[in-house]
Amino acid sequence: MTETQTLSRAMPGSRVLRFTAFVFGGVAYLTFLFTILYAIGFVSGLAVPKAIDIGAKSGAFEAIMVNLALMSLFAVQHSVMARKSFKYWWMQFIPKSVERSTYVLCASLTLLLLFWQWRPMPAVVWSIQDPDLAMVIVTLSFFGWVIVFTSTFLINHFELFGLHQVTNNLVGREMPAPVFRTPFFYRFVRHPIYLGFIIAFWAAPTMSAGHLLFAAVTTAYIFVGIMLEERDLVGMFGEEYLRYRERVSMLFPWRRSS
Ligand SMILES: C[S@@+](CC[C@H](N)C(=O)[O-])C[C@H]1O[C@@H](n2cnc3c(N)ncnc32)[C@H](O)[C@@H]1O
Repeated sequence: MTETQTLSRAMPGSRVLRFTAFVFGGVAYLTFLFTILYAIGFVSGLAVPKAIDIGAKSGAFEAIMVNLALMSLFAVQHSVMARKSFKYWWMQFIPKSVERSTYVLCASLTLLLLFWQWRPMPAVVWSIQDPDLAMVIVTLSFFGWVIVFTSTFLINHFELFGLHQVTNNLVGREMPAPVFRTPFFYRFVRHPIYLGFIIAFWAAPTMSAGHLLFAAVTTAYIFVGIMLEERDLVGMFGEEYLRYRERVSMLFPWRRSS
C-alpha cells in the first residue's frame, strides 16, 4: 500500500469533504479559465458580447466613477486576499486546501463584474490607420497574452490557480514548500506575467478613452502589486530573492541577467 493510500484510509470520514473541496477547486479553476479568455475578448474587442468599448451610453463623470470603483474593488480584493495575514485569518473559516481556489474564484468573479458593469468611454485617443501597422500592434497584444499564459506554466500554473492544492488534498498528500523559480522569461524580468498584461493592455491599434483608463489604472496597480508581492517573496526566499532582485530587472529587460 502506498503512503498516499495509507493516508486516505486513515481519514475515511473526511473523504466526502476532500472530494467536495476538489470539486470546488475545479469549479474555481474553470471560472478562472472562462474569465481570462473573456478578458482577452474584452480588451481586444473580439468575440465577446460585452467588450471594453461596448455597452449602454452614460455620462463621462458616471463612466469614470463607475469604472474606477470597479477597478478599485478588484485591486483591493486581489491585494488583500493575497496577503499572509489575511490568509491566516481566512483559514479559521475555510480549509487550507481551498484557500487558493477561494482567492481565484473571488478574483474571477470581481473581474466578471467589472466586464459586465464597465461603462464604455468611446472617445478615440489614437487610431492607427496603416492596416499593416495595426496588425503588428494586434499581434503584439496577443503576444502579451502568450507571455502571461506561458509564464504561469513556468512558475507553476496549477498551484497558482489552486488545482494542485485540492488534488493533493484529495489524495492525502502534503503540499510541497514553495519553490523559487527563475526559468526562461524569469531570467530576463522578475514579473513576466505582469509584463504580459501591460503589453496586452497597451498594444491597441485604436485606443479609446475607456481603454486608456483601464490600461493606465491596471498598470499603476501592477506597480503597487509588485511592491507587495516582492515584500512577501523576500520574506519567503530571503537572500536568494534579494540577489535575484539585484541581478534581474523588474519589468523591462534593460539589465542583463547573469
Ligand atoms: C500572479 S503570480 C505573479 C508572478 C510574477 N509576479 C510575474 O509577474 O510573473 C503571483 C505568485 O507568484 C509567486 N512568485 C512570483 N515570482 C516567483 C518566482 N520567481 N518563483 C516562484 N514563485 C514566484 C508569488 O509568490 C505569488 O504567489
